[in-house]
Amino acid sequence: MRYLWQLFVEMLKDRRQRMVLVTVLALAIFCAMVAGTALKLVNEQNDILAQPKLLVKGGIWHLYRAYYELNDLPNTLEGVDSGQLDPYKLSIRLQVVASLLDIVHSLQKDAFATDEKGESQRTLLHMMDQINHWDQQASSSTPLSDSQLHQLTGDVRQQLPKLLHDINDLAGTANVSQASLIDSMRYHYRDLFIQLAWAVGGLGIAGLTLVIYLLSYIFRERRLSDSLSEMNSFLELRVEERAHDVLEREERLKAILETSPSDVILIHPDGKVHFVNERLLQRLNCTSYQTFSLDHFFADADAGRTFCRNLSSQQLIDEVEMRIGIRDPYWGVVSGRVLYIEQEPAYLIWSYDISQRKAMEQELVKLASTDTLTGLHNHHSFIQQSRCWLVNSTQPAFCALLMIDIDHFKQINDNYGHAIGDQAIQSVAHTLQAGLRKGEILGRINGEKFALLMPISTNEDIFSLMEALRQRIETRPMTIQDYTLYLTVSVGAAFYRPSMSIEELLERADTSLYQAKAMGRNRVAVWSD
Ligand SMILES: Nc1nc2c(ncn2[C@@H]2O[C@H](COP(=O)(O)OP(=O)(O)OP(=O)(O)O)[C@@H](O)[C@H]2O)c(=O)[nH]1
Repeated sequence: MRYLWQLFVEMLKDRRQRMVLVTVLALAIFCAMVAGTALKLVNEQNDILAQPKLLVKGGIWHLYRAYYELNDLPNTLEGVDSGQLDPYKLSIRLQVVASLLDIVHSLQKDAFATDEKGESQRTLLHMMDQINHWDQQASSSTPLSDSQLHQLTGDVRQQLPKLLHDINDLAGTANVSQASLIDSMRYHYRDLFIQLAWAVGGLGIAGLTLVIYLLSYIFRERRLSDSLSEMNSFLELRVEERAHDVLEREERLKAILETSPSDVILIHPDGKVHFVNERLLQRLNCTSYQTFSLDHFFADADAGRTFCRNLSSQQLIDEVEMRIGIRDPYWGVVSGRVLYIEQEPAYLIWSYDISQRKAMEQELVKLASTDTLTGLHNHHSFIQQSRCWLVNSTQPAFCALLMIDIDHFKQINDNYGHAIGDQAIQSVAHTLQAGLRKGEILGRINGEKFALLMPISTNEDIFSLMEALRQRIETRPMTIQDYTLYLTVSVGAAFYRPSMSIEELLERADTSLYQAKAMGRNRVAVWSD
């Protein structure tokens, strides 16, 4: 019952179902009304057919009454004959019969419907004439004589059996007519009832069809709704699983990114940050990725802007060495790709720290360019540095290259040993280095020979400068271990001339040095063109 009520309430919610329901209800009400009306009609007609009214209507009752009146007439005739009854009593009885027959006459269409020839009617009229004639005689205003009276009663007595026989016949005919009428009415009502039954049955079938349709529609809809909700829950489960998978993958990816040696940034060109790994945030002193910007990342803002511009135009940049971070910048290798997130471009930038590698590189460069004994530029580095100075100098014409060689150094080695000799070289290098002026480049070319690139101004005298250098060595005896060494140097120099190579300059200075050596050592010589 509760289920049916729920079904009913659900049906009311749907417009289409509501309309079908209303139609079914209207049909049911209409069927009930038609069936009710038909039953009422049948009942009424049954009542009518069962009532004696029909007998009255058909004249049968009047004919039988007339028959009984006529049948009782002999007693009245005897009373009149014997003088016990007034002829007036006979007249009344005859009038009763006449009035009954008159009624039958008025009903003749119904009473004698089966008498197509009209014989019954003629018989009835004849009887009525006869009886009216007798009545007129019996009720005559002038009293009848005894003979007239006896003639009248004798005439009535004589005709009476025929009258009774005729009335009986008429009653039979009326009965047949009535039965036939009732039969035809019954047939009519039966036909009507059958038609009504067909109509009600048709309506019932239509209603039933609608109910079946409605129920099948509801059940189909329910089935659909059930399978839809089943599908929905299946999809929800799938979505949940996928979401879980995505989350897991995201977490995994995040873990990989966090543990990867590379730092990763995913950022929109307008600055909206999608992702920055924790280590980079900590390294750049950012509290969260929301406060992060590329200005925190690139130590050199201009270099950062150039990087982004190139990334936008080229879509990818591979391994560019850049300084990273503002507060404590470090060297990193930075790469970038342009990705598209929701159809919007985003920069994927990753970098790794190469501070150690850079330091090692610098160390290697330093080692490769430094003379290990003295810490000065070695031959190669001196050449490079000097060439660079000559190229970049605004006034390259005003410089000279000096070659400085320790005199008789072989004797130091021979007399004090190679180790003391090394220290002597270090000591000379230190003295030369201590006297360096701004912009001068000093290197150890080989053995006990040094080279000095010396920028000079126009009012300076190269000889004086060379002499001062020579004297600095000569006047500073060196104490090495227990020995005091008195060293001297010979110095050769050459001036730089435009378009001259550094090798050429070195060669000229070297030639000058050999001149100084040849002149007796502990002296200076300058190349003259
Ligand atoms: N201790 C030491 N000796 C070196 C080094 N390089 C070269 N020598 C020595 O320096 C000496 C150079 O000798 P020479 O070329 O004859 O020149 P010198 O004895 O200085 O004579 P002059 O230059 O002509 O005055 C050699 O005995 C080399 O073995 C070095 O790095 N350490």
